[in-house]
Amino acid sequence: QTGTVAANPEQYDQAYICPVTIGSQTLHLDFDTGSSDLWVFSNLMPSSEVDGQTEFNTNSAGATKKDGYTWSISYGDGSGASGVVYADTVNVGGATATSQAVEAATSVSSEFTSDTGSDGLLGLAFSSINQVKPTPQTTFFDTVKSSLEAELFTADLQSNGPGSYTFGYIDSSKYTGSITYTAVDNSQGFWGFTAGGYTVGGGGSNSTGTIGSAIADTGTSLMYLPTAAVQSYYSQVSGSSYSSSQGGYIFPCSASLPSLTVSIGGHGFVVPGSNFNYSPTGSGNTCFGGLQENTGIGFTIFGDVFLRAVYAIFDETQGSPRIGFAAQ
Ligand SMILES: O=C([C@@H]1CCCNC1)N1CCCCC1
Repeated sequence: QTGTVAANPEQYDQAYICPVTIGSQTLHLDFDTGSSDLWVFSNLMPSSEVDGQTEFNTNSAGATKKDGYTWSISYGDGSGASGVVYADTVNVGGATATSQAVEAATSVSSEFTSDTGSDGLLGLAFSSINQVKPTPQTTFFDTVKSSLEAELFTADLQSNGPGSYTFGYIDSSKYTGSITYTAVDNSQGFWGFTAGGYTVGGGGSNSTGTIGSAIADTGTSLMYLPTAAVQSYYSQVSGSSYSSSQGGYIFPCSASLPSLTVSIGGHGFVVPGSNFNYSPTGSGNTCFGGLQENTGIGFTIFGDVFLRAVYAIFDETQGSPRIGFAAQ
C-alpha cells in the first residue's frame, strides 16, 4: 500500500498539519520527524485545556483501551502532554495501520491549547524514543512500513501553501536533478546525519567551517546551526543583531537576505535567502530570523526552513536507515 497526504502550513509556516483518519474521526495532526509518539486531544481532557481542537472519542466502538499503558512527553521547546493509550485504525492518505497505538491526552501544556490548528502530533522519528510505559509503542511508519510498496516516507514542505507527505513511494514530480543519500545515525532516536561545509551567499563568500552532526526535524520551524555558521550568516545581513528580548537574531524586514548553501553527501543544497525571513517581530519593523544558534538545544536541527528548500526521503529500504535530499 501507499499513502499521500497534504501538509498544510500554519501561520508563518510554524508547523505542518495533515488530516489523519482515526477510526471514524478525522483529526489534523502535526507530523514530526523529531519525535515518536502519535498523540491526540481527547474527550478525557479538561475543557479548560481545549480551544476548538477536535477530540479523539475514546468511547468509539473501534477504540480499544490498552489498560495500564500511560505516556508523558516533554519537547525541547518546553511544551508537553500526557495521557493514556488506545489502539485504533489509523489511515494517512490511504496508508492504513489496522491497530496503531493512539495516545489519548488527558492533559496538554498551554502551547498546545493555544495551537488551535493542531489536534495532536504524529511522530515519525524512531520508535526507540516512544514515550509509552510500560512498553514503548511503534510509530505509525514503523507499524505500516512492512506493508508499504517501499519502506520509506517523503516530505515536500512548501511556504504558505500545501505540500505533501508520501508513504511507500517517491514522487518524482516533486524534485529536480538527482537524490543525494547519506547515512542516518539513529542511535539517539532521530533522523541524524552529517552536514559538511556551508557558504553564505552565492558570491563565493566561502566559510571555512563545517556543520557536523544534525537532525532532520519537520516539527521544528526554524534551522538551528552552530554559532560560527550563524554569526557568519548574519554578518552578511545589514542591520541584523541578536535580540535577547526576542530570543534570537532579528533584522530590518527590508533587509536583503543571502542564501545559504550546505553540503550534504557531497552535494550543495541552496536555501534561498527568503527562507530566512521567518516572521515579523511585532516591533520596530524588524523580522525574526529563520536561522538561529543551536546553543542550549544540544542538537543542530534542520527544521522546516531548510526542508522547504528540498524534497526529503526518509528511507529504510536498505536495512540501515538513510536520508535523501533533492533540490526542488
Ligand atoms: O523536542 C524536540 C522537538 C520539538 C519540536 C518538535 N520536534 C521535536 N527536540 C528537537 C530534536 C531533539 C530533541 C528536542
